[in-house]
Amino acid sequence: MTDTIEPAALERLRDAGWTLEEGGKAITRSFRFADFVEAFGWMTRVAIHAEKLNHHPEWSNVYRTVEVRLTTHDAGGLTERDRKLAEAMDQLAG
Ligand SMILES: C[C@H](O)[C@H](O)[C@H]1CNC2=NC(N)=NC(=O)C2=N1
Repeated sequence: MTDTIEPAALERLRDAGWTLEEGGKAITRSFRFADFVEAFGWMTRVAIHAEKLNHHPEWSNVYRTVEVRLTTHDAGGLTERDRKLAEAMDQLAG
């Protein structure tokens, strides 16, 4: 499959705080914000970007924390689409 994530890119994601899960099939990260409104505002901005990418997170929000899991369902593992969404999430979190 052509759009698997390069090892170097995966390393950059791990350096940024993402954790490789399930033998490399997914990456996860916990985002903590000042309060619920900031968390939800970030989720809204990410949702708009995810829709543009047609690539969507698996996530849950409790108060000021958002738990995120990224994987490409169509590929049964990680692809460049996960990298792009993860980088966008990090950038939007500031
Ligand atoms: C039909 C639609 O384009 C596909 O289901 C898209 C939607 N968003 C997606 N999101 C993720 N994370 N993985 C996918 O394989 C995926 N596929």
